[in-house]
Amino acid sequence: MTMITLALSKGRIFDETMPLLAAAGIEVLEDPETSRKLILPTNQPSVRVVMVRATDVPTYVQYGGADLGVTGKDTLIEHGGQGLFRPLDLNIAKCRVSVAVRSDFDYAHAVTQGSRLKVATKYTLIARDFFASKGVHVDLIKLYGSMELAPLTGMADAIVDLVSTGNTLKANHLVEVERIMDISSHLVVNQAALKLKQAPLRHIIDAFASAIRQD
Ligand SMILES: Nc1ncnc2c1ncn2[C@@H]1O[C@H](COP(=O)(O)OP(=O)(O)OP(=O)(O)O)[C@@H](O)[C@H]1O
Ligand SMILES: O=P(O)(O)OC[C@H]1O[C@H](OP(=O)(O)OP(=O)(O)O)[C@H](O)[C@@H]1O
Repeated sequence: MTMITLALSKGRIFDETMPLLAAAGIEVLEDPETSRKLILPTNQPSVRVVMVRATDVPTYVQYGGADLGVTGKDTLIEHGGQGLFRPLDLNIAKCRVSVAVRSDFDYAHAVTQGSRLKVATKYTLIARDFFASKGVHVDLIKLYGSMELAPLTGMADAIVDLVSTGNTLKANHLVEVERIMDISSHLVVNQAALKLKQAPLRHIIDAFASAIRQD
C-alpha cells in the first residue's frame, strides 16, 4: 500500500481544507483542536494527515516529510518554494498582505521624503521586495507574531502583515496604507513524490481541483 501524507496546520487551513478532502472521499477521523496526536488517521487507510505549524508546511513537503500540503501564498513566498510543485490555488484562507501604520503617522510624507522607514514584519522577503520596487529605504525588524504592537511601542514606523476584515488593525488604532498582494492558500506537492506516487496524488489533485469554489 502506498501511504500518502498530507501536511496541514490547525485552524483555518485545516477547517477550509476539509470540504476539499471530502471531494476526494477522504475524512479525517480526529479533531486536531482536541487531539494531542500529530498524525491523524483518515477513513482511507492509505491517507494520513500530519499537523504542523503553518510556516513549516512547505518545509515538510520540500523534504518529503509529507507528500503534499496546504499553505498560504505568503508562507510559500517566504519559504522560496524549492522542491515544490504548486498545482492549485485553492481559493481558501483569503486575505491580503498590507502595510499599516499608526493613524497619526504620515506615511505618504515618510515614503516621499527619502528617509529610512523602520518596518516590523514576519514577511521580510515580501516587504523587502515591495519597498525596493518603490525605491523606499527600509530597516526591517523580523518578528514572529503580534506585529501590531511594533508601531504602538515605537519600535517601528510601519508593519507588513496580513489583513482580512481589518478588525485587528482597527482594534490597535492602525490603518492600512498600502495593499501589497492578495493571498490565498495553495496545494503544494513534493516533486519526487509526484513521480513515485503519481496515481494516488493525481486522484487527490483532481478531486481538489473539481471542488475549488470560485467567487
Ligand atoms: N485573518 C485571516 N483571514 C484569512 N486568511 C488568513 C488570515 N490570517 C492568516 N491567513 C492565512 O492562513 C495562513 C495560516 O495562518 P494561521 O493564522 O493559521 O497561522 P500562523 O499563526 O500565521 O502561523 P504560525 O503558527 O506558523 O506562525 C496564513 O499563512 C495566511 O495565508
Ligand atoms: O483583518 P483581520 O480579519 O483582523 O485579520 C488579520 C489578522 O489575522 C491574522 O492573525 P490570526 O491568525 O491570529 O487571526 P485570527 O484571529 O483570525 O485567527 C493576521 O496575522 C492578522 O493579525
